[in-house]
Amino acid sequence: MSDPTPLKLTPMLEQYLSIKAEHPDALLFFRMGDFYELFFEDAERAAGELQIALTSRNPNAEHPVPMCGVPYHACDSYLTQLLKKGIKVAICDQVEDPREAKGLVKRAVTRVLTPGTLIEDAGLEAKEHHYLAALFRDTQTDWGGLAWVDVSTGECTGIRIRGQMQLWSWISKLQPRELLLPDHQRPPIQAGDIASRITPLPQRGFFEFGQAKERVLKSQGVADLQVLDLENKPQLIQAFGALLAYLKQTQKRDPDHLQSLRIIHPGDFLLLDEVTLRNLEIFRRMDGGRGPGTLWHVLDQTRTPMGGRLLETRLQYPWKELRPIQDNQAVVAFFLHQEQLRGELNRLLAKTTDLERICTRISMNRTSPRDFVALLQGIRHLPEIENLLRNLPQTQLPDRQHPDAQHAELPTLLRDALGSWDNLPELTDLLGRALVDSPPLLITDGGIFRSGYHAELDTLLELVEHGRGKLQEILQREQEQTGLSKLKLGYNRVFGYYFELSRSQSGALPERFERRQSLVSSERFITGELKQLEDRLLGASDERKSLEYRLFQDLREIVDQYRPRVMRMADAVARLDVWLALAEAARKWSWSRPVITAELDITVTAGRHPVIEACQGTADYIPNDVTMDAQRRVLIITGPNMGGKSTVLRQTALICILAQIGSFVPAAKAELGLTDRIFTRVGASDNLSLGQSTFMVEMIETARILRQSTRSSLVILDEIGRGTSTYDGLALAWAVVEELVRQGQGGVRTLFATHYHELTSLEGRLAGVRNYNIAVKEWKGEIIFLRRLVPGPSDRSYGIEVAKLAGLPRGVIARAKEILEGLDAGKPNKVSPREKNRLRESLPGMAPAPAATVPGPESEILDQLRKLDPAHLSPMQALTLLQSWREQLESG
Ligand SMILES: Nc1ncnc2c1ncn2[C@@H]1O[C@H](COP(=O)(O)OP(=O)(O)OP(=O)(O)O)[C@@H](O)[C@H]1O
Repeated sequence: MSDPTPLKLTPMLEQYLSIKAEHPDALLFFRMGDFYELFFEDAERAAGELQIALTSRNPNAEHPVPMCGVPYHACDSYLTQLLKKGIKVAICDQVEDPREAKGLVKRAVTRVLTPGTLIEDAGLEAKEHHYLAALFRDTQTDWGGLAWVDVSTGECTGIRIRGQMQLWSWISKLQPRELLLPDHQRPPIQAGDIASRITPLPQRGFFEFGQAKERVLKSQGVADLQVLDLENKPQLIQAFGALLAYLKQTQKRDPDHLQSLRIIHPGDFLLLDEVTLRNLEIFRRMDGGRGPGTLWHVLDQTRTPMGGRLLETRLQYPWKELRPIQDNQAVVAFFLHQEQLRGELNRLLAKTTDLERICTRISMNRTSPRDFVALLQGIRHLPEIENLLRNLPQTQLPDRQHPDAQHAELPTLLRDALGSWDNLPELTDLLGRALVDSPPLLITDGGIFRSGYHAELDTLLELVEHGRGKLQEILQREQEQTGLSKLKLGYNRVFGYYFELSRSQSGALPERFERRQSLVSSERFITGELKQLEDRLLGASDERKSLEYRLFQDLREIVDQYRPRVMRMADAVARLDVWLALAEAARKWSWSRPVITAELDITVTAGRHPVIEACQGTADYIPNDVTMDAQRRVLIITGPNMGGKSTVLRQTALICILAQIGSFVPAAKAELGLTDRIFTRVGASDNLSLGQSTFMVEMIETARILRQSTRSSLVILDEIGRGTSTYDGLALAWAVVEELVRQGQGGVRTLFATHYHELTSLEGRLAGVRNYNIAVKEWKGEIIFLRRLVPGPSDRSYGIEVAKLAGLPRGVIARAKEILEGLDAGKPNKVSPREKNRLRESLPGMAPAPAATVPGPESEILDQLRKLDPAHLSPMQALTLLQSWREQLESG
């Protein structure tokens, strides 16, 4: 068979293929006229992903080239769709004016869009950070550097951590949209679904120390690593250096909008690792969803995107020192008592736009005139906000009798914020003068600037916008001079402007009317004057467009110079928004101001779970007291299933977190010793996809807790040891409690919910261990949950009663009761009382069929009898079997 004729490429397709070869991992959007076109495999993939028509460039050819396209002015929504799916896109533009091109228009990739470098609002969640991260790990020393940047705001942060597990746990907490990794390093199994967001990059050109260091110093505008706290952190330099190189490669420009690199040390904050954030459902529910059911949903009363993102950061990194917590509490308390002021400020904040992201787009030259209008809208209210804060009428201040009387004057942080308040009057004035109220999206079509902003533009605008009037003037004059009132003015694309008159009258026109076209009943003419005006009008329109384009670029550069000032005000607005939001949450949910101490004790009076309370309603929520002190360091909490054990555990942890972001807390009163880390081991969370069994995950997490907790940590253990056999589980749980009591000079503060009632015997044996239970009442065979945490152990787990509530078939419930009674009554008699007890306690958590859980010869014999087929037994076999059963019964 002969080879098929090879595909003949046009010069344009050759150009396409050579550009595509440089971007094999991205879809190439190739600009042709008013469209971005895609070809070959890219076209097939894009058509499928975007659900657009797949056509071909040359349908009748032997080798049709698959093709699809999107209009360039509407490409943003398509790009966002692709990026959200994790697909990269290279934008290839025409880089010379097609009208001036000799032959094929020059084209080049002007930027590469990747999931981690998005800055357009359509692809971003307003109140979420959106990270591009880079990791470099030195396998010999086991030290790793992790750097991450939110390209949309310019925020960049880095951390140096030892240990593969710790590094990846941090990455899970960050949830970057894209992670840069040296191509010779493989992600470990715990990378989970982040593995699909990895962009491998060669060490050379990205991660090499020398170049990386140069890039870092240049981008941060310093000469020395010491200034950046980066000396002795080579891996972090390599990670950050790779990030900078990648940004330059994809954005085709230096990332000069980045802020100063902030290096964080894990010990500087109340550490909440990814497991704890997940278990406590801070940002996402256990099912992975956002929104209702999360602490974030209850807490977030912010009005601006910047405020929302700052609140997110606060929850990710609560403080660990008294000072910032107390200073922030003071402002929240101040606003809590200023109902009217809060309302007015919130009204203004709601009108404030996303100053950070707008500034980034302006700086990266990926902006539209509408961003400038939005910027103006964002800064326009600054003076009003300042006025409200500065001119508080004395009557609005809380009275001196009030517990928060110290707020009779502005709290320190608020005073500081006002001290550096900047209303940006010059920028407001400039933008106000420059832009029309609703400019177009594109910068190429004009219509952006107000008249009065630029003299030359005014002249052109006059011509363009008042040209119709001038035409009308000429027409009127000609009608008067010729006496032909039927003379009309028209326009078409071929002849431009013309006069028109019926054939019968056209003979009366003077000579200066030059005939251009004869129609059936009329004739069309032009005059020198009309032609001249037409030239000026059409020229003015083009000139106006290119002048506006130039003016826009100039304006962009001027506005960019204000960026540092705007960013400072974005930060001030964000902080104000968070204070107001926390005050709003405190008022809305009736929270109180906790007392934070440097001690270890925790005393919560009438504490509530903020999320469950919000879902169920305050009236239906039963508050509980929790005290942890030297005598009560480890609380063993037993009680019925569904009683509320997990709820008490979680609410205590949430109260500590809220307190350490400076918020009020859901309790009547709370005195809380600072916490350095909250560990949670909650329920059975399968990580099978990561190659770990339920029990393995449980033990890995428990091991981490035992190794890393300190006396200032708070440990939440919700039923550990349930993933294995009862006795192994109990033994492990017992040993874990012993270890927690031993650690941290007097024990680590621990709340341990369990169904292993044996653990309650630790009270009195181990110092600091105390029993609590969730009270329950039995009434006519039904169970009533009291939801009260009371001292002492509980008597049993009420698993069967709860199963009944859950709708387990009546037969199964009856059988379970029978088995339980059998166990209680000592039947079958092979089970020792000790084992019976254990078995009984473990029943709620065990799944095997009842018959299998009841040991003894009867059940075995019955089993054999059921399986037996008498038709296949000889009389002798039957007799032997009977004999053996009898012996079994006698010996059993
Ligand atoms: N204090 C409370 N006030 C009102 N409702 C509560 C309270 N505590 C718990 N609940 C309700 O009871 C449900 C079950 O609580 P929780 O999960 O804490 O029980 P549990 O004792 O941990 O159960 P299990 O042992 O089966 O895990 C909660 O989802 C909530 O709806």
